[in-house]
Amino acid sequence: MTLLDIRQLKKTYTARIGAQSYTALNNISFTVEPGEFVAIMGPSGAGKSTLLQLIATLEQPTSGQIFLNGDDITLLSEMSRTHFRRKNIGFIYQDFRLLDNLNVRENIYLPIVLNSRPPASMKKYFEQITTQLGIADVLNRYPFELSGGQQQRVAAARALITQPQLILADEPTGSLDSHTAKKFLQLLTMIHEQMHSTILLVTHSVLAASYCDRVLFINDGMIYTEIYRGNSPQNQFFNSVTRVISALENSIEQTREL
Ligand SMILES: Nc1ncnc2c1ncn2[C@@H]1O[C@H](COP(=O)(O)OP(=O)(O)OP(=O)(O)O)[C@@H](O)[C@H]1O
Repeated sequence: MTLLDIRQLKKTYTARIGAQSYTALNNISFTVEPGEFVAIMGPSGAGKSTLLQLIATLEQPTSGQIFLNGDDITLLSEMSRTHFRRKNIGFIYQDFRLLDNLNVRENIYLPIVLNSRPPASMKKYFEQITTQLGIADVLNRYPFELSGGQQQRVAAARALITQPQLILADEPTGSLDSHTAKKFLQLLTMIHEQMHSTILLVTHSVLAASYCDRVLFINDGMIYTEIYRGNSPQNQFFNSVTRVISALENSIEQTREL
């Protein structure tokens, strides 16, 4: 069964008095199968983060539907949305968003506590993911005592601890240096392969996109095109992604010249 089914999704931000309203997403439709690792790319302002926010139910669409496992999540009430998010979505942000007054262990267990479940119920899984993510030896430290790469791995563990149906990552390597970014992408790939997680990754990085099974390109709130990796090696897929980005940039240039 298809995990995520996005149908004719539109988001218009309503303007404050005197300003114009802005359509960030314009009738987007696509599906994601369970276990897929999908990158979402496109120029700044294309609507990528808006798309993740809508899927996470952090924003409500102007029109259209989002089905997760066959249920239309745009129909959820505000209270049900919070519950839905905690149960089904793991979100990884560019700026980590760890809580400074909680240590690493407490940060990772936080979604479990918010779900009113005893942390002990996830002890085994906690040990597995913190070991796999290489943060088992920093569990008693506070976020400010960690490097950027370590903080991002803690954020990944926090997103994974509830075993969500869907992991949404918005520019997770954006604040990491290239070496740490590469290591983090290898970790995401491992999570994807070993835990069969479904991941949607918004990124400006061709390297990050080249780790994925598919890249969905968005421009002006619409789908420009999508490409599948298939069996091609990563460097070949990297070149394919680069070619689509050049074509997209050219078409934007031509539109500007008209
Ligand atoms: N809360 C908001 N109110 C009004 N306009 C918004 C709001 N959030 C986003 N927008 C506008 O919607 C458009 C899409 O924004 P979005 O953040 O989704 O783009 P993006 O593709 O993620 O960009 P970037 O790559 O720069 O992060 C932009 O023009 C942005 O200014």
